[in-house]
Amino acid sequence: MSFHKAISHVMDYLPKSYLFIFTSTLVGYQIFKLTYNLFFHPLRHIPGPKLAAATYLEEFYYDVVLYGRYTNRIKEMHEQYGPLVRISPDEIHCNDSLFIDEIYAGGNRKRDKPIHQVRGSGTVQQALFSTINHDVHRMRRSALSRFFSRAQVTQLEPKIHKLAERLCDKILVVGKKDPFDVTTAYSLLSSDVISGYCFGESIGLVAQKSWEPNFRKGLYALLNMMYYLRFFPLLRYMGLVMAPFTKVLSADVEFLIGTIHVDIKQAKEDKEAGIINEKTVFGSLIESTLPPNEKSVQRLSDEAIALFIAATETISWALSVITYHVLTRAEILEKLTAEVSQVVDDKGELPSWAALEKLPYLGAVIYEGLRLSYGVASRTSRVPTGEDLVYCGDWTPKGSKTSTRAEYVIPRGYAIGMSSAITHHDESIFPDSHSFLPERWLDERNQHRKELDRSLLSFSKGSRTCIGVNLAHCELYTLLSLLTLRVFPRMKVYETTESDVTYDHDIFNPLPVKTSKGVRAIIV
Ligand code: HEM
Repeated sequence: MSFHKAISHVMDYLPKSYLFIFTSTLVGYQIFKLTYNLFFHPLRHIPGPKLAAATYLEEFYYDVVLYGRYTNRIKEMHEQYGPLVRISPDEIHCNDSLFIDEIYAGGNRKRDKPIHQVRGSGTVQQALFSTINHDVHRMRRSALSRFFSRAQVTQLEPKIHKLAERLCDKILVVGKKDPFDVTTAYSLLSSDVISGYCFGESIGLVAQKSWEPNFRKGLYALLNMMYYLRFFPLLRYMGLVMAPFTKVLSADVEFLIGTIHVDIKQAKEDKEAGIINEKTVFGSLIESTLPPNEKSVQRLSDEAIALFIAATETISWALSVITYHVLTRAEILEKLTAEVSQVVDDKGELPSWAALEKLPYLGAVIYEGLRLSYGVASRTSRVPTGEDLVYCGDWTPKGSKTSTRAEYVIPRGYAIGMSSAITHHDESIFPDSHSFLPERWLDERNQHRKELDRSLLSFSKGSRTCIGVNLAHCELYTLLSLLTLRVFPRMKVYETTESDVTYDHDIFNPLPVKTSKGVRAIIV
């Protein structure tokens, strides 16, 4: 054989053998991983479907292919396998509310967030909400939390009240011309409140003539990427691949992110020019003792975008669910009106938020709205890093009459979580759970039933519980009272049915059926 022939023979042969070696290594590795996950993994004793224990394929199929439907599948798994199920190789899901305080613990009990979950937050990776490590989370949270204390929110109350009055005026005028989307209308208030507090001046969405522009499309454009980013985290860095996708979304996302970047840069420039905005969240964070890398424009922008996402759609969706039920059930509106009317003064002015919170029926309507709007509907998991958890509980398999004991040790370092869209339909705690029944929150003395609070996951629990719960309550109590007195008597739902407010699937936030056109109403 000539030298030339020998070389071309080797060249012909080499690539095939490389391909063979590469493919067989890959297949071998996958077989090794599957075997490990099923037979040697520290979570192998937790029940669940074998496919979910061995691979992420089941989660991928339900969340990416069917889009946001893994929560529904997890619910079925619990019926078959019990209160704890292994929903992916490294994650457990729980549907026993007696275990909430163990999973969502507070104090010194360390809880990381799982990386698989945090990858979904793509564009806001450095925000408090997306912080994986417990200690870094504590540092970021302590810098932010004082702004959202009850005392701070009480100082903000007059502004919230004024904006809520203006929004009612606007709904009464603009809503008379054409049917409108109530969630969009309510989101103008929550966007103005959070932007005003973060940067000193609200964006002025309530004051503009119509419902547009607003942040909702931008917000959903970001949320829509969540599952893709979870499974393909590199998409975050692949500008070219993402370009056609982001181009379609760019105007809406640009409005949200662009506005925030400008405001953060302004806050930093103000500091350099010696202007101190200590009364605003970001002015004050820039002045704080946080280390310099925590105050970069990128980190603070991530925080601001996350705050906008957290503080707008959650409140507007809760109020939309409430609005639908109040407008379609005359007896609820009647009771609510009677109770709120009693506390207005001679000039028709509302009392303070603190006084409104004492009204039992108003509170019951709000809590029922929070229950059926879920807050974050998808599971939000925690990773206990410093301790193993011990679970012990009873459950009754579907179709059986006898209960079974379930006992498991959950080794430290693995994710375990719950989903409000499942817990809020535990019939042993919330009977007839799919119905909107404010009375379930009241006892025989017409007082709030505190024991139900422990099963309400709308704001989550423990060290990573919602930081904005006071702000959310203040907005909900104030706006709902004003709507009841001023707007609801003239408002009718428009081509909206219960399916438009009923959970169907989720992208972090709960969503109704895909054909829904939203909760719409008109002023008559
Ligand atoms: C009805 C209104 C609201 C609901 C139902 C709600 C719900 C939640 C839930 C369930 C979480 C926990 C998420 C997780 O476990 O991963 C959370 C976290 C958070 N929420 Fe809210 N939220 C509301 C309003 C607000 C408001 C008004 C703000 C504004 C300050 C806010 C800011 C945050 C922040 C910063 C976090 C992250 C906290 C942390 O990781 O320490 N939320 N919220």
